[in-house]
Amino acid sequence: MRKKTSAKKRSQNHGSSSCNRSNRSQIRHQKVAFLSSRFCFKYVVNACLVYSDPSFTPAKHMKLKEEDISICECKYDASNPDSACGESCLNVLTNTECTPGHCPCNEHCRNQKFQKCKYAKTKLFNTEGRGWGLLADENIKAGQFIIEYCGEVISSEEAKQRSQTYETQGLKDAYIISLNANYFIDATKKGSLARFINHSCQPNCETRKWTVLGETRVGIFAKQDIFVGTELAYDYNFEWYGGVTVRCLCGAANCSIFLGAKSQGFQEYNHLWEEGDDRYTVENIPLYDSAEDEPFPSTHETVTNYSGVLESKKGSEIKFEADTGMESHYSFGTQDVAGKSEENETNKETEFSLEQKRQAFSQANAMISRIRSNSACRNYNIGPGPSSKPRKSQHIPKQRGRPSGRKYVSSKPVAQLFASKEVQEEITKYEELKNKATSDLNLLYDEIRPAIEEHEQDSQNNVPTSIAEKWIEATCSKWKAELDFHFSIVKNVMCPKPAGNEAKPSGEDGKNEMKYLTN
Ligand SMILES: C[S@@+](CC[C@H](N)C(=O)[O-])C[C@H]1O[C@@H](n2cnc3c(N)ncnc32)[C@H](O)[C@@H]1O
Repeated sequence: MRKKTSAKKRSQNHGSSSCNRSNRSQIRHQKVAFLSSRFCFKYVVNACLVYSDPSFTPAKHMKLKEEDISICECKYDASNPDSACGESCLNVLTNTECTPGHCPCNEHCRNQKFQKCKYAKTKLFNTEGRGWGLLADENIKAGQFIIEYCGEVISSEEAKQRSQTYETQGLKDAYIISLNANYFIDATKKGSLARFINHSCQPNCETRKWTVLGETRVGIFAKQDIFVGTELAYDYNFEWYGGVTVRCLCGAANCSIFLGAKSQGFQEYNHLWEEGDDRYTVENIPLYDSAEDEPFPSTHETVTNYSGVLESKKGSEIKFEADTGMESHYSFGTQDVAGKSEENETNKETEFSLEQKRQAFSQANAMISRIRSNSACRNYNIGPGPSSKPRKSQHIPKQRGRPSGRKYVSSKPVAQLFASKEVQEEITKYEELKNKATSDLNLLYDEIRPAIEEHEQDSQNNVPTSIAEKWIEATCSKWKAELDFHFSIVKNVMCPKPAGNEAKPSGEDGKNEMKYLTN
């Protein structure tokens, strides 16, 4: 493959491509479908970038420089049409579309599907409980490009703001997907039919990123052969950042029960439940059901149930300190996490009217959810972890000031709970090592950030291997240090050392004097 300059920066902005005449009928078909949907769109676009809101400054289209154009080595053979940019085309192999005027196969090139809107035939239909869905209106082959996920390309800041606005407006469906570390595609107001594809925990489609005229674009591709009439679905990899929990109605045997249940935010907030653990039953979690209009808990009972979920966390024998950085406006739902008494909660209840509670719930839980494209995070998950400092470039917060639900272990008080000085020192030493590994990782992130950002199209997929290796090494070191730290605590709980004279058990009856970890 010839490429005039390979290491050049690529813009993340989306190119607005227009479909050729043969595709126009399909676009018209989409237009009809959109107008008949519950969100009445004025027009349909076939490129990811849409200009509509005057207050919105969209990313600008980039003009691909000559030296950045990737040129494949395919040769068109009239007796074998598959010879023109098929599976073995070097551009296809690197998820890059050929550039018109530069492909050796000229008009025979088959690797311009995004640009030419070579979509599969699809049809909107009304699902039961999941709103609109999209189905295959023809047989689709495994690996086939189905449709581009189009919408407004917005910054992560804008995405965060919009998510909150949509939540406040009572919009129930999420249409913002991540394009790369810095940009998102919002198909809430404008988009292609791809916006109607629902989530499944056992999907027949997947998202893939392609470079089209130097810009990253997201397409929906078939994971398997799909028969006409079958609903299309992909795994949203939904990131849950708080807010209303949406029950997944995909019906798959391996269903995760909630949208975003696999995401860190969800797991931290709701705590991971294990097999046989019935603390987090569906009845105890405030649910948004697509079929209902009211996305927030509307009755006192529901709110009380919500607290009940948290209450059920009481009573564990060993408790570590919970992070209590919470704000008062949502304290009614989080008092147990903060360790406040039930008496307090009752007093609070008299202070808040039900309506105020509803509002507080809404504010505190502003749904900042986004759908990650599957392929986006397949390779190196480079970025600060939950304990790292926030990245400047990615501003989607988890939950505003909400205690994350994660229990933080602070080694000082824990170490002091052990009677043995030797154990105290051991635990303190491991915590220092853990802190150092965490800080090394943060420093490394700052160091490699420019390199990541140079690969603007996707910080996770396209960083050089050397950087990824550094990152993996530092992450492993941090994990090991964390493990050592926690192990030092667990080990000394399980096999306590006696206090005072380290060699001999102390106390009259020979029992060790280790203090048990309580509150
Ligand atoms: C990208 S939209 C999909 C189209 C949507 N059904 C509509 O009517 O516009 C995503 C939203 O659809 C709903 N949804 C998608 N998959 C779902 C599922 N498996 N179970 C429940 N709701 C689902 C959720 O409300 C989600 O936020």
